[in-house]
Amino acid sequence: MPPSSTNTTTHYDSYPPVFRPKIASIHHSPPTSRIPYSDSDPLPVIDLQCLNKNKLAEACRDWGIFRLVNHGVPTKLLSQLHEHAKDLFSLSFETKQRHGFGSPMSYFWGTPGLTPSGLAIERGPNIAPNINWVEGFSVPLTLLSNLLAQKKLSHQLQDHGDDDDYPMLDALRTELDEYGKHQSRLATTIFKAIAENLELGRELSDCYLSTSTGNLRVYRYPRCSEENQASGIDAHTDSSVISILYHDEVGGFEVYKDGNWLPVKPIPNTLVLLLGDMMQAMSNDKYKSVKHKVKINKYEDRMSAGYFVFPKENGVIRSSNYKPFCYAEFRAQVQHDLKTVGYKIGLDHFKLH
Ligand SMILES: O=C(O)CCC(=O)C(=O)O
Ligand SMILES: [Fe+2]
Repeated sequence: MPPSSTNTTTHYDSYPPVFRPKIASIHHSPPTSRIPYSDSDPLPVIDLQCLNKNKLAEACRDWGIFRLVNHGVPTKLLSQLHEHAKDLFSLSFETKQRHGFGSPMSYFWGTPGLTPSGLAIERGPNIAPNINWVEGFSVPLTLLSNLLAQKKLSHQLQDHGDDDDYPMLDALRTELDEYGKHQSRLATTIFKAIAENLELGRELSDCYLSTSTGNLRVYRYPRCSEENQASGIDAHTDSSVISILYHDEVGGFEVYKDGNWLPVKPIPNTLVLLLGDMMQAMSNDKYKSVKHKVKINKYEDRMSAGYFVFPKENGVIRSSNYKPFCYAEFRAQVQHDLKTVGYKIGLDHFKLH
């Protein structure tokens, strides 16, 4: 539903100023504003209740992306998370920026390129600014769990600590923690099956996926009247081992497959799993780190959540196509590239031939 005219101003107050439309260009949603997707779902489907390892190997080799069904994340948790995140995004931009949602959650906008502490990576003086039409918050899951444990303890000790300015934050934090635990379970289960398919062995598997690195990002892509002149998130591959995405019903996510951009239709109660650069390296290019992007919508804000999990910081990844490297080096290189050339070069830096 489009916001009413009084709400419109309030709603747009929640956007970073660059994203606020001029009143003349505000578009109200016509009945058929949704992207027309074909009925059939092109993505391979992996059923977590009866995990077929051959099908999984095929999906990893041919696609690097698949849809997860029967994943066991409660529908109610997904809808609560969605609603509370939406409430948080609807606070004024100034509030979001000032408050930052309180440690360990950090607010960002205009770029998905962040430092480990959740700040936007600054570009060098010769790099043209490239604003992505997105805002979000980033949540390191281990820090969040520790914070909730501490809060519980101080509550038991009758020390209520600092009261949060926003009561909805408490509910959201608990949901994010629960959602994060489900994501960690899903990534561990899928990774175990992949590691068996790749015959990685116990020691390498332990080093190649470290759930303590798990990070959540919740995104809002504000509607934009010039939908073809801005990008939600530009084409990229993820640096992770595994990424797991939750998509709302608006649509706009696309994946690069056999020379074409393929729109991925949002299907309720399913999740989308992507393989990242670290998986490509540890599988010695057998599996793909898949390129993807997000388009924005003229009439509706889009929301999504991504879970990203990495290898142990200093665990060495060895394969015959790449020189040995650890994730900490890879991340530093990506940050350096964003600053100096303006985009991520990624695995090519580490490729041997
Ligand atoms: O919002 C989405 O669906 C995708 C986000 C994404 O690609 C990313 O965070 O790396
Ligand atoms: Fe991504």
